Amino acid sequence: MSQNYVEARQVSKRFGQHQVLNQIDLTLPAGMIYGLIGPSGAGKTTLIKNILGMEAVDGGTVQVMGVTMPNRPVMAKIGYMAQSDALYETLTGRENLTFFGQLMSVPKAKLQQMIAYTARLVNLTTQLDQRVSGYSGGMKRRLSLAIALIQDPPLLVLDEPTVGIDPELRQQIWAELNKLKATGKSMLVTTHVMDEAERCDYLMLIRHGVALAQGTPTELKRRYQVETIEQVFLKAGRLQDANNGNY
Ligand SMILES: Nc1ncnc2c1ncn2[C@@H]1O[C@H](COP(=O)(O)OP(=O)(O)OP(=O)(O)O)[C@@H](O)[C@H]1O
Repeated sequence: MSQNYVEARQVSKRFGQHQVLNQIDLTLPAGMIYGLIGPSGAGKTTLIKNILGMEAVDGGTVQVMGVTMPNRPVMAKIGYMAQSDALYETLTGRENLTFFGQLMSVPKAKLQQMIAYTARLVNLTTQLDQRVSGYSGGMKRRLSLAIALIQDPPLLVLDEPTVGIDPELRQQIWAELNKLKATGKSMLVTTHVMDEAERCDYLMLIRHGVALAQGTPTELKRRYQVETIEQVFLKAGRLQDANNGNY
């Protein structure tokens, strides 16, 4: 597919007097892990919601797979993992996966296969028949990730996917995200964790609703002449403050 999965142009959003996003450009081609990094309140979730069509933009345009959002058929091609888990607590993990799989019209035979695959991926196979109300926070996060993957979507939008997940499983999940990428899928991932930022193919550093810098992790470190993405962020943030007169 030559078409980009996501093309956001000059996206702006305000809530009342608060300008939450300011002329953001984002292009996500096939086969890429795109990281959105920035502090709490920077506007990452709002940008994701604008891309998914869950919130209307005030300025600019968003297209997903060449279609202006919101669009139901395109929504079905996106695996979305929100920041807060939306799970049925009284159902088991398997019942949740079955429910969301059916909602996404996954064929019956494939659904069993996808439940087994996604549960294995997030290391929940042995707890799959327990009620979600008894799951820990990390287990709920992992089940949400499995649900995002249940319809085998070409595009995944993952808002803080590894919060509450221990380092070993986090490594496994990143390894799997890379495998999914190798099959041509793309991922838009938000994170606060700087070592996760280093694992992305391309990054947008976002602060006060402005894209501070965009590029591959290597390009960004070279451009700012620093060793880590965290240092890129600090340096770019200081430049933003200086330009805004906030010394
Ligand atoms: N529906 C809303 N109404 C009013 N203000 C909102 C709304 N949604 C978000 N905001 C504000 O917009 C700003 C950006 O929020 P957003 O959730 O996009 O940030 P974020 O970068 O995702 O932060 P975090 O990492 O904590 O999730 C915040 O100041 C938030 O309070």
